Amino acid sequence: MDNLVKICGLSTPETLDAALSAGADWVGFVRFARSPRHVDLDVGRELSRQARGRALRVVLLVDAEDTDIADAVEALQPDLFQLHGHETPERVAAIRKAFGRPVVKALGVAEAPDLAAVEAYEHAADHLLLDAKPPRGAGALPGGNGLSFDWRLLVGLDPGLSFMLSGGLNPDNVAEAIRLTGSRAVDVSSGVEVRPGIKDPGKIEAFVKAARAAYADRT
Ligand SMILES: O=C(O)c1ccccc1NCC(=O)[C@H](O)[C@H](O)COP(=O)(O)O
Repeated sequence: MDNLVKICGLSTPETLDAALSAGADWVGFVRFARSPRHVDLDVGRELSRQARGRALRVVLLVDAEDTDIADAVEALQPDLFQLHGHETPERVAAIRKAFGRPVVKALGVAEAPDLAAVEAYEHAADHLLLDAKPPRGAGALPGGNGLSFDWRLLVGLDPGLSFMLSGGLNPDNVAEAIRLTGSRAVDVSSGVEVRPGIKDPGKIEAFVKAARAAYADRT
């Protein structure tokens, strides 16, 4: 992953088009029924077709059974999986092997000890997504909460696999996040929305531009 921008939680052709036109490298489709960004298999199939060849397609799953993964693969033909549940390293490795796609494992970060989990996934996942921990309590979503964590925790981090920075990023703070952490990949969902699940094409474009400018400044 190098100078990569991912727009996550896309659920309409119009906002997917905004992400693709802005030059997003990866686009994410959420398969989690409680999410305002959830796409059913028919909608996911169409969106995935629209993105094919223009960006890599990532399907987000949460502690999914093999049958659900197989359904998502058949309909969306994803290029990668992003796993947002309590998947162990063994489960991540098993999904990668069984479905023949690279896996991004999301890890929640609130304080330094949370980064100890990074090592456990070194040989199981292909990439990590370092995200804010979800809020506690019934009904909280495992991701897409628009919360950030203390980016200083990542300064000097050198995991054995590439990582993507996520959690509470938006067009106004992504440049500072890239500058501070040195991250080579960023991911956003809530920060380019007007309300949960409703993406804003203008914010998507502004986010991609701001991230690209920050990457360029660094080289
Ligand atoms: O977006 C959701 O609703 C969601 C539901 C279940 C699991 C993961 C989910 N989203 C993950 C993401 O979209 C992002 O990759 C990440 O959590 C950052 O989100 P945000 O802070 O909103 O930018």
